[in-house]
Amino acid sequence: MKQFLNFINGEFVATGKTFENRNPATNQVIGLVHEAGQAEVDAAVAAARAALKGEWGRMSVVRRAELLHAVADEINRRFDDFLEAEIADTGKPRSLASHVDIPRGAANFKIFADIVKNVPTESFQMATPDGGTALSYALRTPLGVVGVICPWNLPLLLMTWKVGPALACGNTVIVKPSEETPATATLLGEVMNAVGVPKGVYQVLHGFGPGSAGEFITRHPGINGITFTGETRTGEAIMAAAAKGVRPVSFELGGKNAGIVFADADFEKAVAGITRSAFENCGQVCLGTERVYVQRPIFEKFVAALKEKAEGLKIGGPDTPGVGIGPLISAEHKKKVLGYYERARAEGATIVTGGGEPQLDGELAHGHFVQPTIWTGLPETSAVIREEIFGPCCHIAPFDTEEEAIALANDTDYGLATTVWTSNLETAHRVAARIDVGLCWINSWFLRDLRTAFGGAKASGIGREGGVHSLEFYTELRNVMVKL
Ligand SMILES: NC(=O)C1=CN([C@@H]2O[C@H](COP(=O)(O)OP(=O)(O)OC[C@H]3O[C@@H](n4cnc5c(N)ncnc54)[C@H](O)[C@@H]3O)[C@@H](O)[C@H]2O)C=CC1
Ligand SMILES: O=C(O)/C=C/C=C(\O)C(=O)O
Repeated sequence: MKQFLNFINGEFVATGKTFENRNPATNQVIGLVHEAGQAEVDAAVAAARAALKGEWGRMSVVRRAELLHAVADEINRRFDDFLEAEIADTGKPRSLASHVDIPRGAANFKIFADIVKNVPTESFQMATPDGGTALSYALRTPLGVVGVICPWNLPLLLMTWKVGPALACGNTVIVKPSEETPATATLLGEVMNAVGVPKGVYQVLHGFGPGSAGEFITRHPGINGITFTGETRTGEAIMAAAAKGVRPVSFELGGKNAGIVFADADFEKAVAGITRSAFENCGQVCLGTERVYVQRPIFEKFVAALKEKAEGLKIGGPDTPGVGIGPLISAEHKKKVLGYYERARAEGATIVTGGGEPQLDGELAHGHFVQPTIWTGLPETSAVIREEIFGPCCHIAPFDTEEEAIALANDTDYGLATTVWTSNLETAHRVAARIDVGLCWINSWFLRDLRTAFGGAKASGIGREGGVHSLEFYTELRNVMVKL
């Protein structure tokens, strides 16, 4: 049986205390994960602090950037290993993992290796009261040891989105992958050793949240900052842990994102775009659209077209020919999503399509599959419309005016992303300026430029990562004032 070991100070470490890792498409056990306890967390923190004082801490930015490029190249060289690991952990379609997850894993190292070499810091010259001058300039220094707490929906992509800039800035990292998806973070340990990243710079500890590695890492006084992607309530718990020692956090949390489709939108493109934003990765994307608002003249036609698209998505395992929808991550998550399906039914929703479980054959019969689901007719107060479901589902409601669409989209505790579909540029810019979100896509969705600010407003997060914004979190700025 495959063993997923912790990666501490350049070595793979067993703890003997294991839990099962299952393939969500078949529910078969694919390996045993070695859970880290307080002793392993202490050891990792000590190694990370030692690395900061050693070769890594003294390394030039140029050499660090070279190493990170080598990491990206090695991920690409071992592309198939990462692909198989990600697919086994998540059950997602092979085409999705090979086009999105793994390439972004490599790109996340390259982009920040380049940014850190090329972004200047500020400098000011000023007159002094004695008639002379003074020069100020800023130095960037690493934050220190960064705790990286990761979710399971895009495991390699989201983990490297944090590890890439953290290492580029000269920090050391301790990664806690989700208990559901331990594989690619562990594999990355092999990559780090292969390209010569010094021991203690990148470390991986497996386990759960409360009472396990997640809590032990976030509470540890030797951790200087915490970056986290996941559920808003988990963010609250981590923030409480980080309060001790006043340690900074960067959070990308949940969403209940709106899609707004104006009657003048390119109809086919809007339908295709909302199909992706609602159903890609089986709806397990924090940027996904669970609330769709469509202008009344095209409402019925849009609902019918989205229904046809949803029903055309083939449900299956990673290698099912033509697969469009894979499984949910776990039996527990399936129960949660089906709970919302039941709730929608009980609250009197019109079920346009789906609403239950598909019947699959063979080993896939045991996988965590649900049908892509579309509802209409629920009041905006419904929990189905207010709470993040994180499944392949959306509610569609009509609107009449731009003002109404903006009010509906903003009527949520969350503020992560929105996608707006219109052929009128003035409408697009006006709406983008008034939606309370960190990310607004016009006539597109999940189109990413890694130099841009990424993150959420309201309950969807704290801070921004991406481009120079990542440098703001992963470094301390020191101002040096020189009297000339
Ligand atoms: N990107 C996103 O917005 C994501 C949202 N979710 C939402 O969260 C729900 C629950 O999924 P989970 O995987 O349980 O998300 P979660 O937020 O509980 O877990 C994410 C990570 O945080 C760790 N963690 C949990 N509690 C912690 C604590 N107190 N201290 C330190 N680390 C802790 C977990 O072990 C995991 O590595 C999903 O149903 C979905 O609605 C889940 C994954 C990603
Ligand atoms: O960084 C990206 O491109 C994607 C981020 C997606 C999430 O944060 C998520 O789904 O949790």
